[in-house]
Amino acid sequence: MRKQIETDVAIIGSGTAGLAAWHTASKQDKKVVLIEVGPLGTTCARVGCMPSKLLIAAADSAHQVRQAPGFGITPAGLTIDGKAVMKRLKAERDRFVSLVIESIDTIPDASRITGYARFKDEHTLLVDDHTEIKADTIVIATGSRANVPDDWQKLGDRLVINDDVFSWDDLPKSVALFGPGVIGLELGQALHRLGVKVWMFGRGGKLGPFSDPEVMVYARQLFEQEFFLDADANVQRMERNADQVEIDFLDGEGVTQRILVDYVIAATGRRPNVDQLGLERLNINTNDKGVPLVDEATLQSSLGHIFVAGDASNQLPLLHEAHDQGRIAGENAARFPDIKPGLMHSTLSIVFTGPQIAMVGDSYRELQQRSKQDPEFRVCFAIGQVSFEDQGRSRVMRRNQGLLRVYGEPVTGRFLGAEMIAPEAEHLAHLLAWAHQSEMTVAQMLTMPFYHPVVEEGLRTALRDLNAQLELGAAIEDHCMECGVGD
Ligand SMILES: Cc1cc2nc3c(=O)[nH]c(=O)nc-3n(C[C@H](O)[C@H](O)[C@H](O)COP(=O)(O)OP(=O)(O)OC[C@H]3O[C@@H](n4cnc5c(N)ncnc54)[C@H](O)[C@@H]3O)c2cc1C
Ligand SMILES: NC(=O)c1ccc[n+]([C@@H]2O[C@H](COP(=O)([O-])OP(=O)(O)OC[C@H]3O[C@@H](n4cnc5c(N)ncnc54)[C@H](O)[C@@H]3O)[C@@H](O)[C@H]2O)c1
Repeated sequence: MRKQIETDVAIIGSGTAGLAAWHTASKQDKKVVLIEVGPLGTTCARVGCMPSKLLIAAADSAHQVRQAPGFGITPAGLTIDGKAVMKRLKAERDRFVSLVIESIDTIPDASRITGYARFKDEHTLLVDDHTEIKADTIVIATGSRANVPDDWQKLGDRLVINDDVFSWDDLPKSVALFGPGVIGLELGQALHRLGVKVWMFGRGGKLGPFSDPEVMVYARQLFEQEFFLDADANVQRMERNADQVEIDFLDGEGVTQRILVDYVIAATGRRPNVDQLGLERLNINTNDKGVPLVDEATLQSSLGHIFVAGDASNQLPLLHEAHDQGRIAGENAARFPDIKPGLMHSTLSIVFTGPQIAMVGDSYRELQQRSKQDPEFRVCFAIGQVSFEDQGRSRVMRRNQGLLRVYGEPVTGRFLGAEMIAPEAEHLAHLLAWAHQSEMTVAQMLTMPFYHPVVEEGLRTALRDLNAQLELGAAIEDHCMECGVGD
């Protein structure tokens, strides 16, 4: 006999989006239940943002030591103790996870249901086979999972994804990493800097999150100098060989190369966890991949009482987006049918490679598409840029690699977006995102204070260039030496 529950709001998934939805909905004097199949602790803390940044922090440390001779400082030697690296990573990761679990434990037991939820009908959820929940409104916050080609399963335990990397007790000697996207670049470069031999293979030349071809090419050349990277690889064979994997691929000269690696890491993209929810039993509009379509401002699906938040919504699979979307979906599920749009932030995404990568506001691709489709949008957008190779503070720190391209709207002079690989990109990107959300013009941004000598002076150079391209300011002919040598 199944347990029967009636509730105002049911939330599927207690990750970042689901927890935000629960906290927001339950403040509205409604009965809310949260269903989680486990494990607890959120993707971000367990196998995502936090352990990846812990691995990168260790790799950065090794990188700094290798860079020291450039300053005239020669360390006695560099030893990387893989077991110690992984021990620290796991200890800190476990601490972050335990903080999340402590927070989940504040949710009353009666509101928490353990098991896998799927739709029986538009208002009824079955949790495993033990509970049936009737809910007025439902939030799907089921996250995403690694998308690995089926035929790679033949590699058995030599095939790993990010989750597995963070459970290693020691670093391997070699890996072949497929997918130089966001996860692949972060993990691959970190492993390389920690002394692991890395071969990175991509498809179609795509790299990271970039859509601006100039920034993408610049970045690709930088990474190619550091480790083996073929962003448009021709892999001919991949077979397990005892405890290793043998891979044949064509090199740049068209010659077959054979490598043996300890692991194959699949970083070939992620897919929303919506395919086993029983959505086919509902009359809900989905895209061609079966992901429910939602209004981006309210997160409401075509079935008004169902909302989708976080990675499950397949919009921007980022932590702050999952949190914001969870809050909006949770509030609207509790207020239904009196729903309202939530505050939408300007797009901001940061990749923690060295140099860092960042995307702000409208991407180059979006602007190009809009130029083609919208006659109201002035034919094209203007581009300003700066190379960090000669930028004052970046040279001081011997981190003078990078290219930043900023986009602006002709006539209005409004700042539209940026793509970059640059030193301190995480900070440059925040300044730009704040300016974008405030709908500032490039000229207004140039009236803001810039200290000296800082990396932000490079940003000022790009903005001055953009202002000139918008025909709203003078072209940059000389660097402004009387302002200091920061530009
Ligand atoms: C390696 C890696 C690094 C990342 N680094 C960053 C970063 O630096 N910065 C950043 O902004 N983002 C980063 N991200 C992305 C970020 O982690 C995600 O966008 C975010 O965690 C998504 O949160 P969520 O709530 O949508 O999903 P999740 O946290 O995955 O929560 C979904 C929950 O739903 C549960 N669930 C699923 N289906 C069911 C069901 N049918 N019934 C019951 N429960 C179910 C799952 O068990 C899970 O607990 C990274 C991701 C990865 C993989
Ligand atoms: N720092 C961060 O904020 C951060 C870090 C990690 C992940 N994330 C989030 O997670 C999302 C997913 O990241 P991801 O790296 O899994 O996806 P992605 O889409 O960024 O990268 C997947 C890559 O795999 C390549 N690929 C696909 N199939 C392939 C194959 N068979 N062989 C070789 N290459 C193949 C694709 O061309 C692409 O370059 C990101 O979009 C991001 O939102 C964010």
